[in-house]
Amino acid sequence: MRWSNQAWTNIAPLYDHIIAMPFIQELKAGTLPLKKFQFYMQQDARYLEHFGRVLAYIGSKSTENDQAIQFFDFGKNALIVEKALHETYFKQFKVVDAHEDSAIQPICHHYIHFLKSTAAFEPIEVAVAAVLPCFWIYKEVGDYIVAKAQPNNPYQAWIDTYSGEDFAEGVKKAIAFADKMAENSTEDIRIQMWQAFEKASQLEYQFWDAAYHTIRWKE
Ligand SMILES: Cc1ncc(CO)c(N)n1
Repeated sequence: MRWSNQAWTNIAPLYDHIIAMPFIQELKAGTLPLKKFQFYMQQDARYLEHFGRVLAYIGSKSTENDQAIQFFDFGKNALIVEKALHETYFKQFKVVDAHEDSAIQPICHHYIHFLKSTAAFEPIEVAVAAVLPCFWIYKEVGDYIVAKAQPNNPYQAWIDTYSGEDFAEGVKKAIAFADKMAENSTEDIRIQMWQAFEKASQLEYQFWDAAYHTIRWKE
């Protein structure tokens, strides 16, 4: 079995919980309260600027040039999506961009720093596994929502970002890199990769949950 098949099997129950969570169900129905989506947008913009740098860092640590180019590209795309959030969605959804409002809140903070410390201190295979749920879960959730979305969903344009062909292509490539690295690695590293993949998947869940409950630092 490929490393990625086992990785997805490990998180399948968690993925079912993600699909069932109110944030995803209400996003799909178009009934998600604007305030929750605004909080999510603010946090996701901050997430993406760090995520993009983590991807570029993985690129710089890649020994194969093809892999380096691909991860630089992933990093660049994350920052392009971040720019689109500001130029389009922040305006469309009236997201406040003042510094005190867009401060990085606890779950986003933890996710960013989990990725950064994994990239800095763990083997590169483990770092690649840690960033993989960011691609894969978004693709699956995007496809799920698009298949079931209600007409005139106010969030449709944003949903389309993650269900398109371009994003799907990137996800396939990211999975293929993880599989190739796992294959050329040891069982010990493969286990660490599964653990990192599972932790990042839990953080994807928590990220949406935090947006739904607008979880902020205590005053
Ligand atoms: C938290 C999070 N994970 C993954 C993605 C997709 O890259 C995103 N935009 N935000």
